[in-house]
Amino acid sequence: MTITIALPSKGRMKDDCSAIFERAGLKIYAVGNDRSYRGRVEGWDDVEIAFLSASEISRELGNGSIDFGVTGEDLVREGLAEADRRVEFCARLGFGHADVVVAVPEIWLDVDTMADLVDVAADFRARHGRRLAIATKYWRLTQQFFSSQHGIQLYRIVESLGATEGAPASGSADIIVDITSTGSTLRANHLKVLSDGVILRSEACLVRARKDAHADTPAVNAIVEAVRSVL
Ligand SMILES: Nc1ncnc2c1ncn2[C@@H]1O[C@H](COP(=O)(O)OP(=O)(O)OP(=O)(O)O)[C@@H](O)[C@H]1O
Ligand SMILES: O=P(O)(O)OC[C@H]1O[C@H](OP(=O)(O)OP(=O)(O)O)[C@H](O)[C@@H]1O
Repeated sequence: MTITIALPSKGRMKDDCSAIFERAGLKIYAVGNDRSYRGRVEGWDDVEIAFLSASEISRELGNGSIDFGVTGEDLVREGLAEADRRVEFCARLGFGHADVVVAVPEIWLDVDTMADLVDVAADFRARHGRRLAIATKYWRLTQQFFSSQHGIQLYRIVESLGATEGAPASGSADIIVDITSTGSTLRANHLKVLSDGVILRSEACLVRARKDAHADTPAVNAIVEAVRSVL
């Protein structure tokens, strides 16, 4: 079978990703011209490369139209229900680090932990006449963390399409769930991460879509071993 590997075509993960593949002996060249979204790997005739955005890669892993993808764990776990059943995280690549966190306004002096937030959420309707509003683009991870792990049911998710950290100040939400890497965006918006509010420590991963045919395809294992050998 032909194995398709999707790699980031742009953005913060692109360059680190090509460097790792090159070190692993998987030298990629574009098919057609430099702006082409297809590539091949020198010496690996049964492998083709698709260049997609990090979020598209998580979607294509879910629908099985690619065999491998390099993308952030956060995007895979947010994009796919039951991610571990549908994909395998084969290697953590050591770049693209970002934590998905719960952050609240710094002026909430009495709120430092998820247990404190459980109390806030329980009282919120009585005090404010509405449910606690959480701005996020990570609604699946938020629901799992709040409802399943912490038993918080009384909240409302406000879907954010960007600038999530601004939501508490603008009044569109009370708290946020978003990614942070250096922490400077949270600080600039006077938000603090709860001490046990890290939902996921994400980084770029080599991810395999689970397919029965992979068991009979030696190149699948060879790709994983080649990448692991340079980490
Ligand atoms: N400071 C950061 N800001 C945003 N994403 C980061 C950061 N650091 C690491 N990442 C990771 O990078 C990935 C997102 O990369 P990028 O923004 O390039 O992709 P994308 O969402 O496909 O791009 P676009 O939003 O332009 O379509 C996520 O897995 C995220 O966790
Ligand atoms: O902790 P920090 O280092 O401040 O990084 C975190 C911020 O970076 C990202 O936004 P970015 O402006 O990169 O744009 P994006 O949301 O389009 O990825 C992310 O959404 C956070 O807002």
